[in-house]
This record gives sequence, C-alpha cells and structure tokens, in this order.
Amino acid sequence: MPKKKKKNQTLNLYRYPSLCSINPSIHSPYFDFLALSVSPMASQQQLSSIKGAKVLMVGAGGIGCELLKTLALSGFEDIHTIDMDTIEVSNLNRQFLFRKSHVGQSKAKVAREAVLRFRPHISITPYHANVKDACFNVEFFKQFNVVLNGLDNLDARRHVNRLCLAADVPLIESGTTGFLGQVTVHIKGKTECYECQPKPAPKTYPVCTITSTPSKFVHCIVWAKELLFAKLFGDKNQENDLNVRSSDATRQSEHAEDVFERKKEEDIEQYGRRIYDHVFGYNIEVALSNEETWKHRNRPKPIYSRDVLPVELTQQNGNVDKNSVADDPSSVSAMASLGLKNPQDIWSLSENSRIFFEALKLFFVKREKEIGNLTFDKDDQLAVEFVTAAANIRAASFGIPLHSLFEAKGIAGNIVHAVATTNAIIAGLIVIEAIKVLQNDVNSYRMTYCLEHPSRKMLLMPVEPFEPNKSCYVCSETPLLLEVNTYCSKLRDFVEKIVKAKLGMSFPSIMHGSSLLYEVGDDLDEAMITNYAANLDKVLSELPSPVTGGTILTVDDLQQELSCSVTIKHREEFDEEKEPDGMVLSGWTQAPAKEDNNTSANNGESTSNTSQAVSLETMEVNEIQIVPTGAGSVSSGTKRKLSDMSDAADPDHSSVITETSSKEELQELDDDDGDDVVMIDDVNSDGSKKKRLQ
Ligand SMILES: Nc1ncnc2c1ncn2[C@@H]1O[C@H](COP(=O)(O)OP(=O)(O)OP(=O)(O)O)[C@@H](O)[C@H]1O
Ligand SMILES: [Zn+2]
Repeated sequence: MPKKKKKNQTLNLYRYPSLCSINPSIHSPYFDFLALSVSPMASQQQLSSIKGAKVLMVGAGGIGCELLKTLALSGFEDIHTIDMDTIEVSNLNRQFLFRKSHVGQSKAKVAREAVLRFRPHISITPYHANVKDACFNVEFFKQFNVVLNGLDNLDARRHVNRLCLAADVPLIESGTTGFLGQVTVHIKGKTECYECQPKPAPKTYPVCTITSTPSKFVHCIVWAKELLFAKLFGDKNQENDLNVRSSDATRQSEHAEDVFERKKEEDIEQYGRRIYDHVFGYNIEVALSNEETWKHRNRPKPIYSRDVLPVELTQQNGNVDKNSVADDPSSVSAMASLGLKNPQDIWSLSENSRIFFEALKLFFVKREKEIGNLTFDKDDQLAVEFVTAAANIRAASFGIPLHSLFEAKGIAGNIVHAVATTNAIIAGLIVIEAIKVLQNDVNSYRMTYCLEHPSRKMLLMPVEPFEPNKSCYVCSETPLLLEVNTYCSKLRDFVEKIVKAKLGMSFPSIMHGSSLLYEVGDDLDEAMITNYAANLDKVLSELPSPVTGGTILTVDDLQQELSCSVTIKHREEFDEEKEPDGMVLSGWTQAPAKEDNNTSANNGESTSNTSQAVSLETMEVNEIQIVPTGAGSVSSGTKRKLSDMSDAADPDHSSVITETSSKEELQELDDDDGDDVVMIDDVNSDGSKKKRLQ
C-alpha cells in the first residue's frame, strides 16, 4: 500500500521564540534550525516577559556562547553569566564568540563584549568565577527569574540545582555529547529536580583486568594513564597497583619496589630501558608464570627493548633540540623530535617504543620540575604521546590492535567530539523553555532530547516533565541509610567518600544530635579547626559523640542550604570488589555504571589479589542522562496527542492515543499521519511509576 504523504512535523514547541529580531548577518547553525521550525512573531505578552526578565547563564562554553547570542537576539536585556575558564585554542572551532586573539582571556567577559557589539543596548554582567564560590549564594540566585545551565560537569550541575531549589528559582538544564543533546526544565515542587533521576556513574574497570588481563585497547589506555604515567610522573606517595600482578612471586619483592626510582648513576636512556623492560618484559614473564590465568585466554608476549630497538638507536633517538629550552613546556613533543607528523597514523611497535623513550626523556629534560605532581591531562601533548606509546606497546604484548595517537587521545580523555550544530539547537531549545517558564506556562514545559538518528522522522523528541521524585534526598528530604563498619571507618572516609563524593556537598557540616562533629567554613577559630582535624582521623565509634548502629547524623551544606539525615547501620564486612568504598549509601539516586561484558567475564576468573576499580574518567562530558536514542530503546512508549496530556494543547494536534510495547509497533505508528510526539514512560528508581506533570 502506498504510504500516505506526511504532514510537516513541526512541534508546537516552536511557537514560542520571539526571534523576530534576529540579525541575519550573523550566521550560525541555529538560524538554519530556526528557519525550519519557528513561527515568525512572538506575542506582546512574550516580549514583555522577555524584556523584564533577569536571567543567569552558567557556563559560557560550547552551549553558553550559542545561548548568550540567542538570548540577546531574542530580546533578553538583563543577562548575567558565570564561567570560571579562560579561552583555549581548542574552543575556537565552536565557541564562535571567541577569536584567536582572545585566547587566555575570560570566557564570560569576552562573550559579553562579543554580544554587546551587535546588541549594545542590553546589560550583560560577566563573572569570571566558579559558580561554587561562596559569593554565589542563595541570595545571589534569588535575584533571577530563571537560571540556564550550559555546564560540562556533574559537580557544578548538582550545585546549581541545589541553589535553585533553595532560592526557588526555575532551572533549565542542558547538555550535549556529539550529536546527542537534551534540555530539561526543573521547577521546585512541580517537576523533577536535576537530581531526582539516577545519574550514570563513571565507567570503572576492575584493577585485575587493567593490571593483568587486558582484552581491549581501553584497558591498555587505563593502565598507561592511571598506573604507569601516575607512577612515573605523579605523586610518588599515592597508592598504585602497578606492582601488583597476578603472581604472588613478585609481591613486595625489592625488584618491584625500586624499579620506578631513577638511580643516581643512571642516565636517562638506561632508566628508560629499565622501566620498559620491567613493565613490558619482566612483569609479563611473571604474569605468564601463573598458568591458571591463561587457561582460557591468549598468552601475552613479553617485550624487551633490545628486541625492538637496538641500543644504538635509542641513543640517537629524537632530536631534543627541536624542542628548544625556551619553549613553553606544554608544547614539548616527542613526535616533533622524532619527525612523526600525522596523529592519525598508527605507529609500529618500534615507533611506539621510540616515542616511549623520547617522551620519557623529554619529561626529565624539559619538564623535570613537574615530575611528582603530574596527573594525566588530555590537553598535555607529551602526556598523550607517552600514554599512547605505552598503551600500544602493552596492546602489542597482549595481541590487541594498536591505535593512533588521535584515537588514543579520544579514549584517554573520554572525548566525544563536540558538534557545533547540536549546541546551537540545544541553546535554541533552552530559550524556548525559558520563555515558557517566564510566562508560567506550566502545561507546555517539555524536556527535549536531540537524537542522533531521526525517530518517527523527528530529531527532537519532546517529553513532558515528571513530578518530583518523592524519594529524592535533594528535593524531597528523604532520609538516607549508610551501611558502614563503625569500628574501622574514619570520619574522614565518611566526609570524602560519602558527603563530598556522593552527596556532592562543598561546605559540609556533620551533626550528631547537638554535637557538631565536623564543619567547613572561613570563620572557624583555631581550636575548632584543630578539633575537627582530630575528629577526621578518628573511627566513627570513637568520636566524642560516638557514631554507631542506629545513630542519625544530620549532614548540611550551608551554601547549598541542603540538609540530609543519614541513619547509620553497622556492618562488619564489605565486598572489596563491589563495595570498594567500604560503605554503602542507599536512598540516593546514582545509577550503577554500565557493565562491560568482556571485562566482567575476565574479572571473575582473575587471580589478582587487588580489588579496587580503576576509573576511566578524566573529562566529564556534558552528560546525557536519559537518552531515548530512537524508538528501539523505548520499552514502553505511549503515543498520544499533547491535547490529551495537557490543557495547553496545540490545536494542530489530532487525537491519537495508542499504547505500544515494541519497536515494531512504534514503527507501525510511524506511518500514522499527524504531528504526534512519542511519550516515554519511565519508572522511579524505587520501582514506582513516575507521574507526569499535569
Ligand atoms: N563550576 C563551574 N563554574 C563556572 N563555570 C564552569 C564550572 N564548571 C564548568 N564551567 C564552564 O562550563 C563551560 C562548559 O563548556 P564546554 O562544555 O564547551 O567546555 P569547554 O571547557 O569550553 O570545552 P572542552 O571541554 O571541549 O575543552 C566551560 O566554559 C567551563 O568553564
Ligand atoms: Zn529531586
């Protein structure tokens, strides 16, 4: 049967922007997008709510640049913007308000100047600062009608969420990752807060996979970056599992302990060869001696430097002078010394080995002062070169395909290349939601997902917001439960692993009844500081006001005006592999990290005696939380008209309500006529059905 011709799928979302004042001489993908989807004129009412609004924009990066421009062109006249960063060369491809001459300057300030050039009459107030700074307190947030986030990390997003809740200011949250993007609306008491939904945890790998049985290139990257790089150039006092291998034979051996220290009489070539032979040769021999490990796996091959690179060659290796001493240390490059130009080339084992030696040498010759303090940074060329080479040599040993520096950098930095158009679309959607919020058009609020592939011929998927999650400890004050060994765990563990890492508090205070066990602040006197420092080193049960099973602690963050009640449950034992913190917090909303099948299979068989997990997380991307990447991923979709869902229905929508349960059914529905939207059903983390905002 021939398919019926489709109607244009414009959504009623786009009746909102007041973009009659766009300056067409400024080109951005956003305008292309608008040209397709926006109705021409905003109403007087919309214009007056825009004009009278005072908005705060947090983040002036990829999304922020687009957003500031779009706000200005949409008629907003009082915009405040906070960004803690300065402009980098790598920002220029998409953060179009910035030019090469601006590199090194404040993003917030330069963005303001750029926008004032085409909207000179409006007020833009820039803050070159961290949004977590104490000056951005609840009082500061209260002055705004709406807050718009264009951030790139969970920590800052959670902080802004809490301040918006405390100040009772609507928050529009956003994020992009490559072609994917999302805009969500958070209104206290009406919709979910940013933290009502579980957030995916950073991906972690069991240490045994990383140290003993890698099966993917990413395992080699994690090893090179988190273990080898950290051991050679990072803080020497930090615990590191590099010496712990699958064989007991080498545990605690002198050989293993001394190997990373450069000996006095040793020149840099000798040192490099010793490290190389130890980690790629000797360690592999030791691992091979444990037959059990290799029963069901491919045996790795030890690699020694003399076999790959004759001694004469390392001595002639590279031309350090190509990196002149006056050079900026951050531009020192082993590739440059060796004349390797294309980062997309896959180097041979011998080339990787030459890069390994050269990068090591350059660190010692050109960047010696930094040794001992370095952590891997994806923007540090020499670090990326070293990590790529080391990961490739390890990959060669384990029969894993080698990768180019470009690919290795992407994996090591968790990089998903930013797409300017996605940022532009998302910025447009933020403004659309902001206008609805300013008009208090509650029934029209939408969370909108920008998809990579069209679903039902739509790249944008609007979803009605959900009601607040009643078990969210941030917006619903639900008590939390902490299982912990109160005789072993110290207050410091609780503060670092739970209060800061899990609860995301910046200025915490911890009370047991009326007794204050810990607090942070500028106004503490000496005696208090000493007292709290002493408490941090005490186990919970030995605190001045002992914390044992049944204790209820009140944990507050003064800046975020967040208060949580944590009930303590004493537990003796923890599974080191699954519960590496030695404590388990329940009643909070972090989703477990996605399982890596390959890794977990190896993990079970591993003979390693280590138990922690190594995280591949240097860059927090603009994380996408719920990504309905097409109908296939929607387990239970309900297709219905907006008019059936809310009073503010777009009259263009005709009535269709159909429950679907499979991908096929959804595709069937795709043949229907009409401007439908797919509604996605979801459940709360506690299993209860979530309620949509009515
Ligand atoms: N706590 C914070 N306070 C203020 N600004 C922040 C905070 N955290 C992140 N930002 C800003 O949010 C912006 C996010 O923009 P974007 O995602 O484009 O990142 P970027 O750093 O510009 O680019 P890339 O990470 O790709 O190099 C950045 O400009 C960053 O400085
Ligand atoms: Zn919440």
